[in-house]
Amino acid sequence: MQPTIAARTDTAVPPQPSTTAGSLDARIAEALSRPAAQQPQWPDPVSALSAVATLETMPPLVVPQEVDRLQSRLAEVARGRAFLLQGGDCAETFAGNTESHVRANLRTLVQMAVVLTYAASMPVVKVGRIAGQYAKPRSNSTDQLGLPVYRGDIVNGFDPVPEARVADPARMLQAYAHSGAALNLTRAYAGSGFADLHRVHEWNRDFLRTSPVGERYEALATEIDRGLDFMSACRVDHGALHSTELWASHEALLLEYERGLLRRETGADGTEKLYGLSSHFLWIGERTRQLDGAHIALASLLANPIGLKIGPSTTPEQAAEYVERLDPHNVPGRLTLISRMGCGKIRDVLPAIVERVTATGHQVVWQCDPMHGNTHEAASGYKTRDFGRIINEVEGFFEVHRALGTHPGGLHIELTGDNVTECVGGAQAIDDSGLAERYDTYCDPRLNPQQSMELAFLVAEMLRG
Ligand SMILES: O=C[C@H](O)[C@H](O)COP(=O)(O)O
Ligand SMILES: C=C(OP(=O)(O)O)C(=O)O
Ligand SMILES: [Mn+2]
Repeated sequence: MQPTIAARTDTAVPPQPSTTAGSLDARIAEALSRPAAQQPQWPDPVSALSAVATLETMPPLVVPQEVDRLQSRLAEVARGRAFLLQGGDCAETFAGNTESHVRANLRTLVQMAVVLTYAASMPVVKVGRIAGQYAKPRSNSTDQLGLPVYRGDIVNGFDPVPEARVADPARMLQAYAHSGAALNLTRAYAGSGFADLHRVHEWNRDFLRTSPVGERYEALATEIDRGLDFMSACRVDHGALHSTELWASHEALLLEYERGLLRRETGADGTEKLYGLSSHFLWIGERTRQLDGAHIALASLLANPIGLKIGPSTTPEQAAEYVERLDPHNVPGRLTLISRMGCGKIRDVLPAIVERVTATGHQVVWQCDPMHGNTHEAASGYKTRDFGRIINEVEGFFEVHRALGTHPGGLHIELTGDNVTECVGGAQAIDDSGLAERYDTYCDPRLNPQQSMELAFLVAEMLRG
């Protein structure tokens, strides 16, 4: 089923924000007038504006109160009292937005979270790359056939034919509808026993029974069994054992879409805040983090918690500047710095950045994305990632933070609950020749559920030192 919403046709050009100097409208207009990388060329810019106007009239996908609650949870992560687990597809797709796929991805996320909660003895804030992860930044603007590159379902089609690759603004409305459907299911699961602690632990037991590395983690699983038995014996039956909080996030890449879902809210103190209500948490990618570009400028105006990917070329001075711009009011957990350095570089590049940012006095969340700096092309031609290198980067992340006394606050993982063969290695020992079996991703290679759980147990060992 393809949810569709017709774009407005009554106005060719929607009303533009007024430009009173210093007003929020003026600041939004100024931010969006800056150079913006990785934006599509719409063949018909008027219909793109019309789609934005339609989005502006639609209900928001999330509400400010939810966003504020996530912000308070991330403040706890920044203070070292909680852990952030973020994960999901590299690229969500409209066709893949099915009950089974959404359910499998969320199931993997909550399974990992139970292991990490126990090992860290801390709440784990669970954030999906879900309900809006439809726009992709690309290395090249054309593919191997010379066609315009696929930029995610929100922009154009995956099929390697010229018609599919034309950027179509109506796709923004489809993305909105698909995101609403995924969020609806996510909220329903969060509150209705899907994430019941005993049930999730049983799923983890199933994983250990069938995994070649199950025995290694048996002791940890038995400790969790005992903890659960102890709570039952004490008749602990708190609602938190049966439900959970699940948050949504995506890369704030496509500026027209994000602009269409900006909303203002006046707080109890009378100040007006600007929210990006396309999702709870929005991040800026490695390819769009130009300090004077539109993405940074727009994110700096938002009340949402913001993530920023920082690759190996990031300097300590740049990092300090990002922190000043993206956390202007010095709010703990407002900014998550997501390092994605590659396993060969993290130990050299991250320490000076952490020291410089710490010296600014801002309390950020430090999160490790061990996926994007460890991508290579297999001999078979598939884009892949090696499980061992992914783990190596996470180990480097823990080593750096332990040495500096800062909190290794979280993980950012591309994963799926479907049984794909996209990353090599892990206990299943997927090799180059096995990649072809089920290589389903539309963009980057994801960990499958076995690899994701194996990573969670390995990180559990790291968390316990
Ligand atoms: O998700 C991340 C990027 O979009 C991706 O790594 C870029 O991939 P490409 O190099 O195939 O364009
Ligand atoms: C594009 C992504 O990452 P990065 O910006 O770090 O390359 C991503 O998270 O899919
Ligand atoms: Mn990716």
